[in-house]
Amino acid sequence: MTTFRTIDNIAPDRRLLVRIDVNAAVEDGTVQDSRRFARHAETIQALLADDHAIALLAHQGRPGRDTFVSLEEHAEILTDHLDHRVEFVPDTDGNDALAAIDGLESGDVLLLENTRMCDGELPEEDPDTKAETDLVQTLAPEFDAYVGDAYSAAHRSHASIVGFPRVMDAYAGRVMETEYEANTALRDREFDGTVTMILGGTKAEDAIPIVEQLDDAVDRFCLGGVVGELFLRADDRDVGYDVGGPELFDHQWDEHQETLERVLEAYRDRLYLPTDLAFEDDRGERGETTLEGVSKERPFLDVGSKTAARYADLVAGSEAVFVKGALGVFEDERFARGTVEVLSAIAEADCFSVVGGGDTARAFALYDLDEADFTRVSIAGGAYVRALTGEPLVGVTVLEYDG
Ligand SMILES: Nc1ncnc2c1ncn2[C@@H]1O[C@H](COP(=O)(O)OP(=O)(O)OP(=O)(O)O)[C@@H](O)[C@H]1O
Ligand SMILES: O=C(O)[C@H](O)COP(=O)(O)O
Repeated sequence: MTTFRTIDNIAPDRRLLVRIDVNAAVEDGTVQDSRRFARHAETIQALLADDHAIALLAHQGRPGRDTFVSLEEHAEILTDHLDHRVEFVPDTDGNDALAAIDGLESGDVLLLENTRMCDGELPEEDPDTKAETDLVQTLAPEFDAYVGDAYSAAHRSHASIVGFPRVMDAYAGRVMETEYEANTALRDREFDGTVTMILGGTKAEDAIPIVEQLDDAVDRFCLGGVVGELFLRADDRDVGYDVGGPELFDHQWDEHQETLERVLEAYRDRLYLPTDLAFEDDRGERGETTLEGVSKERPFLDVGSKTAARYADLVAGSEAVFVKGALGVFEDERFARGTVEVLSAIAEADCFSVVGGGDTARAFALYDLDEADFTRVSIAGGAYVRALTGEPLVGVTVLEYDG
């Protein structure tokens, strides 16, 4: 059983370095608000009530992706949620950051620049190695304690997640505490009836292994999104458009081809693949095609209507449904049908239901879905599925306290 020291154990009026996860969607260059901001604002609010001086660390996107942007807009969104100024510092661990930190006073909140702009942050290495990075060595001496609140990034062994707890007092924030408890409890649930998992989104490394890992717990997997198309490719279908796009397919295919083919072969009778797909036609409207009409020459942006209806039926007959990732680019109304139809079917069904994924959770606000119709909606994606499989989260382990 994990024991954390939480922010309730910190004496008032300290200088705190707080790692949050406000990794967000970026549309037309604009950072989109999400439930992650609201949830972390609750942690910050609680820290402000204890007169702490706060510097926030967070990441956004990955180098090479168009979502890899500055955190300037994130500071504005957090300011709105908190109704308290969050000052953006366009530097993470250089002289400008140190000068801003030096001036921090009780009640101040700073947001330092994207941690993934620092050299030592990203490669996944063990916590002791990450503790040696310039980021950790430079910032740690400036603070009394570290607060780990980035539950949704706790599966990443990155410097800002695992390095600081090695060299300074570390505490779990409110998001870390509540998400950890709720998601870990899910693992121990047992169901008499059919358990269905909807697996979509863009992150193959998060989605593919869980088919094998949840072998005993899940009866059928309904696939969609980029993940579904990768499985279709493993089934010899000519899909997965990358030309000029954000490189979601070829790179992930090269990395995971063997696993995709093995999993498809071993679980074929329990994996439901899309039987039709949607695309943008010449008039800019939603077009659909069966698998006979697919080709790598065009992007497919949603599962087709027949697939959506079939998945909705499967959901309706389930005792429990777990969702990770969206079935299509739901942010565009033309390609929201798969995701929204399945989420609506879950809302209407009398089943135990959990929806995870930082991006996927946005569909609730966009399409007026009511969280109350679901058992739980997590702001975590990769960390949530790892909690389901029982795989330890390194960013949680480093906060554990035996005392
Ligand atoms: N066919 C597709 N092509 C491109 N993008 C897609 C497709 N289908 C779904 N998506 C995108 O997948 C995103 C959600 O997937 P992601 O893998 O980020 O999952 P998540 O579980 O919501 O998030 P996270 O793991 O980041 O918390 C959505 O923003 C959606 O636009
Ligand atoms: O959005 C997420 O799932 C987390 O912030 C982790 O981001 P990553 O998948 O880019 O490491």
